Amino acid sequence: MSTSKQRIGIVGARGHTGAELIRLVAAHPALELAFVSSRELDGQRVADQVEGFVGELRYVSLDPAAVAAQGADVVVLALPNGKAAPYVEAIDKAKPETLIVDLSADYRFDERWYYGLPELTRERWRGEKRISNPGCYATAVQLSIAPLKDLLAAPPVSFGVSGYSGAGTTPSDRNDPEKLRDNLMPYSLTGHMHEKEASRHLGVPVEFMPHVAPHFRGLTVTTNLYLVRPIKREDVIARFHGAYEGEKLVRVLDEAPWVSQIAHQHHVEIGGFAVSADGKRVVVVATLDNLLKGAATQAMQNINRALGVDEYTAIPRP
Ligand SMILES: NC(=O)C1=CN([C@@H]2O[C@H](COP(=O)(O)OP(=O)(O)OC[C@H]3O[C@@H](n4cnc5c(N)ncnc54)[C@H](OP(=O)(O)O)[C@@H]3O)[C@@H](O)[C@H]2O)C=CC1
Ligand SMILES: CC(=O)N[C@@H](CCC(=O)OP(=O)(O)O)C(=O)O
Repeated sequence: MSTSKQRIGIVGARGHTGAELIRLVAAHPALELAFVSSRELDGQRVADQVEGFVGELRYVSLDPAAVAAQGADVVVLALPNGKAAPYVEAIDKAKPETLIVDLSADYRFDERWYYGLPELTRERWRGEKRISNPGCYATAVQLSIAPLKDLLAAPPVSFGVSGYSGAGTTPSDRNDPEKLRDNLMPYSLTGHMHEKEASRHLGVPVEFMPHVAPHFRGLTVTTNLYLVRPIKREDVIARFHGAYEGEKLVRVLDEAPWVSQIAHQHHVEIGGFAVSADGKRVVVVATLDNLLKGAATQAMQNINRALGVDEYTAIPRP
């Protein structure tokens, strides 16, 4: 990497994940913000919208051709699902060597894109400049199952509860604080995108049941795993420690983690490890901040690796 800063643009910068990325980039020694795009906030100062941001940068409203014309070195797409393609096509034409990181689900099943869940897929990166960032629940589900994958007797079942920032800013029941008050809202109980995503990238079928809760950020996933042979609790814990040894953004705990402890944290916590009396059923609990390890922090890990700088540059450690 050259010593000059790389210019990065964020499309969908008004959103929850876009705002987190702005904060991470602002603290990054090798990146400078080239543009932040939002239709609704066009012309407004970023410092007035993103707490902690200092400077005169303003949002601009850029269509795909205008994004490509900026000639940024890195473009992050933080758009709702189904909106990325015109931006990718325009950049492919104008400056194909641009690093594109897409936060949506649009390329998670596309073989031409690297699926960037570093703790599980780091070795599979072959220099691709097209990186698909995993889903928030899918990250927690995969990290909870991977160390026991070879022992599964049946598809693991994951029960997920997310804060409502997971549902983005487009108004819906799932981000309506009134409808969520004193409530737990089940949705997409079979066939959720992250069920397909986790199954595809783990290489084993996974069943997933998501819910939204009244808190804003942070998710918890409780996974039930039936095993082909009995296992002792200490051996389960040893497998998780072995799998994530040296991982700076994974904390393996004895106790089941609480979602209230993970908001604004950049890592994932995995613990609980309850084992049934016959040793053939294990329950694992994982928590992460859906906007950070579930989105912006993971994107930053992927960007750092692609730029050739330390993977954890600008990411606060637990
Ligand atoms: N929230 C989360 O926990 C996670 C989200 N993701 C994924 O990241 C992406 C962004 O999520 P999130 O930040 O929550 O989303 P938000 O709904 O909060 O933000 C969406 C952004 O996209 C812009 N936008 C909306 N529609 C369009 C459009 N048709 N064309 C151009 N821009 C548009 C909006 O700005 P404006 O309207 O001003 O242009 C806004 O900046 C999504 O794909 C989501 O699935 C992934 C992991 C976790
Ligand atoms: C609470 C809530 O609605 N959460 C979102 C997941 C957020 C996420 O990771 O989204 P993508 O896979 O779309 O990128 C959902 O279930 O669709």
